[in-house]
Amino acid sequence: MKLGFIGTGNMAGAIMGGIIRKGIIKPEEIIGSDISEAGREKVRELYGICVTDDNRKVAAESEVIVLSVKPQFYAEAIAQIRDCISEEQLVITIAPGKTLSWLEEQFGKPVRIVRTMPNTPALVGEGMTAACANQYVTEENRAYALELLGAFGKVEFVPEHLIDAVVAVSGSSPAYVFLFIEAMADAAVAEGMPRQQAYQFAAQAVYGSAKMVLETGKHPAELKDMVCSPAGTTIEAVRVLEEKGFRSAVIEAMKACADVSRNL
Ligand SMILES: NC(=O)C1=CN([C@@H]2O[C@H](COP(=O)(O)OP(=O)(O)OC[C@H]3O[C@@H](n4cnc5c(N)ncnc54)[C@H](OP(=O)(O)O)[C@@H]3O)[C@@H](O)[C@H]2O)C=CC1
Ligand SMILES: O=C(O)[C@@H]1CCC=N1
Repeated sequence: MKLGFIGTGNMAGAIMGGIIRKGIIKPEEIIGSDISEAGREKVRELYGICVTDDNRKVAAESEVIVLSVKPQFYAEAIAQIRDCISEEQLVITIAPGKTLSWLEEQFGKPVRIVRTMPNTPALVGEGMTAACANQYVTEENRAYALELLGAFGKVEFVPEHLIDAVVAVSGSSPAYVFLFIEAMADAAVAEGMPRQQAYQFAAQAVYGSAKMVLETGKHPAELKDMVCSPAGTTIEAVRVLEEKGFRSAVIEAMKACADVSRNL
């Protein structure tokens, strides 16, 4: 098998979906294990990958193993598989808080590890993933990791100390963005717009705005100013958002998020 997942939940599913959609690995070359039968069946039905309840089988048979259980189950999962992992295999982790040194300690032997922080937009090929690697990872491994992680969105290697910031800014942030879209749609519904149409308008506005930041290279404040006509509608909305502490709420929320990541 080329790629194995230990844990086939939300994030593993998003990664599989993104990779299969892109066609760089065939579904029959992917295997996933999960303690939950429902979890296994879901990805088998959705993506046509091989599934098992045996984590050790996945570890023994896969060239690259993605550890995709919750951080609380990392120690248990590593204890189960560590004697099946050879020096040639590559382990990719996706959990916040689980540092390279902690992971190396759990394996208790030289293992090639790429620690990453992906996000669920991977499912639609628009993920943002940060990665860092331990000393056993070769240049070839790094290139392969970039290709694999790049199959479902953007990917960048970063210094490990930035991973907690990445958790806040891209790992968890889709949840805040979905809240924002939901709130905007609710407000549009309150103004009389049908709900499905409201989601589409709100989501497309967020998508287009993000694209402007990425493609124009302009400062977000300049792009904001371009929307705010003097004495117009937008500046009034901005005034209320500032009054309600919108930006400081986002900053405080992300600080809390990064703190949890650091202390997991
Ligand atoms: N969801 C997201 O947006 C992101 C998640 N991550 C990280 O990805 C990892 C997975 O998160 P997520 O996909 O959301 O979690 P999920 O709970 O959706 O998926 C984890 C799966 O692993 C199963 N599981 C638990 N213990 C074991 C075990 N010992 N062996 C095999 N399978 C097991 C769980 O079963 P059961 O449900 O029965 O416990 C569940 O089906 C976490 O470390 C998370 O922090 C990273 C970035 C973004
Ligand atoms: O909520 C979590 O803990 C995970 C990590 C990043 C996104 N989801």
